Amino acid sequence: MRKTGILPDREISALFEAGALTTPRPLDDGQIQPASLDLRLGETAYRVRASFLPGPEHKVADKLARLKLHEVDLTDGAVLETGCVYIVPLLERLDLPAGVAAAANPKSSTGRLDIFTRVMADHCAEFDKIPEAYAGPLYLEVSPRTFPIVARTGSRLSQIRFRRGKAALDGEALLDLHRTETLVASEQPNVNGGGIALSIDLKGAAGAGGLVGYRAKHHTALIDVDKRDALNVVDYWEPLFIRDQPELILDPDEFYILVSREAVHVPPDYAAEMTPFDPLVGEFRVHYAGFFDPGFGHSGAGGTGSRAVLEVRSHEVPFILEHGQIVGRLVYEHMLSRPKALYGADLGSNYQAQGLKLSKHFR
Ligand SMILES: Nc1ccn([C@H]2C[C@H](O)[C@@H](COP(=O)(O)OP(=O)(O)OP(=O)(O)O)O2)c(=O)n1
Repeated sequence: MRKTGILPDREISALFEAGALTTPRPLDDGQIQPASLDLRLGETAYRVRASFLPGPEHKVADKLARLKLHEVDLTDGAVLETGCVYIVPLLERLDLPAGVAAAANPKSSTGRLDIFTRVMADHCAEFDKIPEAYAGPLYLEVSPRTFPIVARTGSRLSQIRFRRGKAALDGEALLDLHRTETLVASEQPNVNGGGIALSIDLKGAAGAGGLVGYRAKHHTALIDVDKRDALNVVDYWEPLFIRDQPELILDPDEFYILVSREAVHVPPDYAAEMTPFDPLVGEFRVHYAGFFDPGFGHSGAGGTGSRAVLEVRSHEVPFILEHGQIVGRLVYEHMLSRPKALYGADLGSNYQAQGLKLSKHFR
């Protein structure tokens, strides 16, 4: 076993058994993923006036007591409205061993619904980063941006990864791995700053009738975050078709689901994370960075040809996005050891071998 890396499923179970991860009720089926743990909402959502960070001097609960406007009981499910900020204590609590830190991220399904989420810990000065040996509660900031949602105690909107030491591959190691494993199917891989570029597909897949993406509708009905295959696409999304030019004008502050031109591959001994591309190239960006599981796009796990789904927004000004334009980068990290299960069929995963794909809530 390596000395540094991302903790795989069996090490996450070991954290639970050792009391480094505690919950008031047993973990749910499938909550432990190959390289992450899904975090569950607790019993109350606190509507707050504005987002905040506790900072080194404070616990989240202290600031919450001052800033909360209203309490929403989540035990039987409740509506969380667009444009509002809620803070929800999570069921999972940490008492991490020395040398183990953690990072959180919205689940892919959460990002695809444009639900903004970030994890907070006591005394933290940054969102989504949990320092080494942290002992204390976790909270989720939730702000639905486009669709009003129904969520409840136990809903899983975000996930956490545990890391021992430095796990990321540098530029050289990344290129070496790409040469042997083809991480991103592109004739000219663009590796820069330890990340490998992902670009937009605006030509559409063969047989897709020119469909290249979706733009979210406004003033829609609710979305229950726990119901799969429940909704009609056209009630929530406007399909986008390309005719002559493979380009798309992004309207400021509209939310788009697009797909990467490149197929993506995460070999079993690695995990990846998408980071937004440098905003200096324009005021548009992938809005929700995401975790990519070990085995995603891996042929041995039924994933050949899997694309990355890209949630894109333009800010300030309309922006013309062209086919092949870079929008994000994948950073790869070592797993501490190979996970017991890989992303794919065994886990009932939703997005293996996907092309342009909305969240699992749509039929
Ligand atoms: N912007 C992103 C982020 C992730 N993914 C892919 C890679 C991940 O391995 C996969 C699943 O991601 P999550 O575990 O975050 O998603 P869910 O938990 O919502 O889905 P599943 O139930 O399939 O695990 O989606 C993607 O295509 N585009």
